[in-house]
Amino acid sequence: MGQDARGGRLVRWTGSGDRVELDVGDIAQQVSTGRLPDWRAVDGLVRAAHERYRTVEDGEVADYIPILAEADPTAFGVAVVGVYGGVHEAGDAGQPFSIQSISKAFVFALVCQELGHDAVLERVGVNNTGLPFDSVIAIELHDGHPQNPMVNAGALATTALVPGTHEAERWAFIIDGLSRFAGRRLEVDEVVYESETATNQRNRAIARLLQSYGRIERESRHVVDLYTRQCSVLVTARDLATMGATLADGGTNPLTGEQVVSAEVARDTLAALAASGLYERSGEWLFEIGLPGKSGVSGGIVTIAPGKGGIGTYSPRLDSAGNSIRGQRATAYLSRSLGLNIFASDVTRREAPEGANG
Ligand SMILES: NC(=O)CC[C@H](N)C(=O)O
Repeated sequence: MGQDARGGRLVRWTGSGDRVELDVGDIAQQVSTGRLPDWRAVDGLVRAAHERYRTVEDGEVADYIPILAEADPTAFGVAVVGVYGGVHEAGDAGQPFSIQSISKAFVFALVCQELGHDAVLERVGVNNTGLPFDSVIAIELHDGHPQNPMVNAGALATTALVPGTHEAERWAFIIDGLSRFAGRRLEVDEVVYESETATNQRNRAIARLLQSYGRIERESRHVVDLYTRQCSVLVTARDLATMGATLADGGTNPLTGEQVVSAEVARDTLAALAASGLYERSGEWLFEIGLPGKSGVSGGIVTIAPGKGGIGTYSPRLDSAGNSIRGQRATAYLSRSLGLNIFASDVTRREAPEGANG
């Protein structure tokens, strides 16, 4: 995908090399009616978000999965992909890292697509636990019912619903689906997978607990293995922005044109993210940023501006809930400066970006 503005036309090339011409007047019309932010300004703002927060050194790199402790704490990438297909990036936006918990959002969407809204609501739930992502207490407090798909209990319950007659088929469902969201073939980092497999006793305990309550009908160790694999898939900040843009675009990947999930599933996934995407900090996140998002312990965050685009960030230093600190700040800056907050009126949308968190 490339793009170039010539005269009144914006020329784009799709991933398959097709040339597409858009009328700049049409884009300006869409911007003025609020359907798109002013994408011409996005390149500069993405660079500014990177520049502004790249020296922030608060937070710690996750180390409960041993290999994650080896991540470069200075790495920082920011990317935005618009629903019209523009790609804007700064810093280490092309650096691969394991997707970790961010996979939960997309596997949830893929499973919803298969099983439907009601079945998933019944089996997994969509309420915030108010507790850390790997909480066992949250399960006990609710009679063994997982509360939402964005923390480990609900994510394991979701992965247990992945269709297939054997493990290889179930894995193909996940990796093919995640790849369609990213618009390119994704792969597992086997070193991350081995490292987490050797140390994921807690997830095994959560899955067994769910199994004991009859909430997981399959053999729990197979479910944990599939879940650990999905968390070990390598992505970049650019991939996350594309995956987010696909949810923003009603389930259609703006770079490949493929309908990955239905518009209804994209909508429902965003609602679940708004409630729980940043674990017990989801309320603060929504208050500051006003957009559905999902974080992972390797330092990625995906954020979705419905109807507008996706934001992907990568920076491994985390707050105590497991959310990337620079990623949160850069995303807050972009949300403010692009006027993306879904709760904003036309008056508050014009707020100065300097008001961004930090
Ligand atoms: N919050 C996360 O990113 C957790 C993902 C990690 N694979 C785990 O299950 O512990």
